Amino acid sequence: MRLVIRDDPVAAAFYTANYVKRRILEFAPTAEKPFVLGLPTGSSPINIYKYLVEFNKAGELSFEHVVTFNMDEYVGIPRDHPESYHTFMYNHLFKHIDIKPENINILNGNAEELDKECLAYEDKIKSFGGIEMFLGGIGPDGHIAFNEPGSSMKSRTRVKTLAYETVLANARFFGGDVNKVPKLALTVGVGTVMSAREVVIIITGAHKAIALYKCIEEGINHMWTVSSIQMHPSAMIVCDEDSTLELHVKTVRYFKSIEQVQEELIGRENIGLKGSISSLSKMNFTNKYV
Ligand SMILES: N[C@@H]1[C@@H](O)[C@H](O)[C@@H](COP(=O)(O)O)O[C@@H]1O
Repeated sequence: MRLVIRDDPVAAAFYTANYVKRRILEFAPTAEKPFVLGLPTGSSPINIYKYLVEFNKAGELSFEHVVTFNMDEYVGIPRDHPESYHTFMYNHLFKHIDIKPENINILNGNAEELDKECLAYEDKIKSFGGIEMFLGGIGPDGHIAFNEPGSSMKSRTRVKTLAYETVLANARFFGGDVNKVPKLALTVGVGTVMSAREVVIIITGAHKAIALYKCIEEGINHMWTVSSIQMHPSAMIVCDEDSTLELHVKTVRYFKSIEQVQEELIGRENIGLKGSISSLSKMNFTNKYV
């Protein structure tokens, strides 16, 4: 597993977006062989999506042959509810890029038979030959998608009851009223995420420092479902300095030194450190992240 540490959440998002772009370009997707990308919601990926939109608009990255599968969706709120994950994805990504509507997959939280909906989702993922890259975020309790503490590490797409902490955390999106937050969701399982050929997780902010520590310095534990990443053969966590607050200094130095060695060996461009100058200038960055 790689741990990439950047100064702040924006720099972490910039790195991640460039990494996703590079992987799609290298894959050279076609209609017959699309790039299958798993996607998250939440505040963490918003800047990643902003950069992906920029790359698309600048003609540097096309989504024409990208098929997406979103991680999760609330049960029982209308699809066009301002806080549904459908709405989130359209507003932050899909409506700005050249993705084909038929290539977008999001669980239907209003399906008549929720269990069937979940099974069909897994089948559809399989029909595309699995997910090439699953991009994810985590909750402060280390949950991935809506796989709350105690979820099976082998879980697949299913209906989940949300933990009270998650309901509380998400109340900010529902006018601060916990009663308005849905208590059920459909979510891909930990096993679904970990079956992807590559997993990339973004973790930022001091409020996620314990989760990051539990994830990489302690053992695999179903109470911190993101820790399952330790068993993945091709995984990367991109984080910011604040989220490393609970890590040993030794751990932070270790992962930074790995990146330094890699940089010396194969060059900055090849490890995704160099991004497009147009994105930098537009978003008002200094060149310290280039
Ligand atoms: N189901 C989503 C997760 O997929 C997301 O990772 C988490 C954290 O969101 P944020 O990035 O806003 O902290 O929120 C929800 O629980």
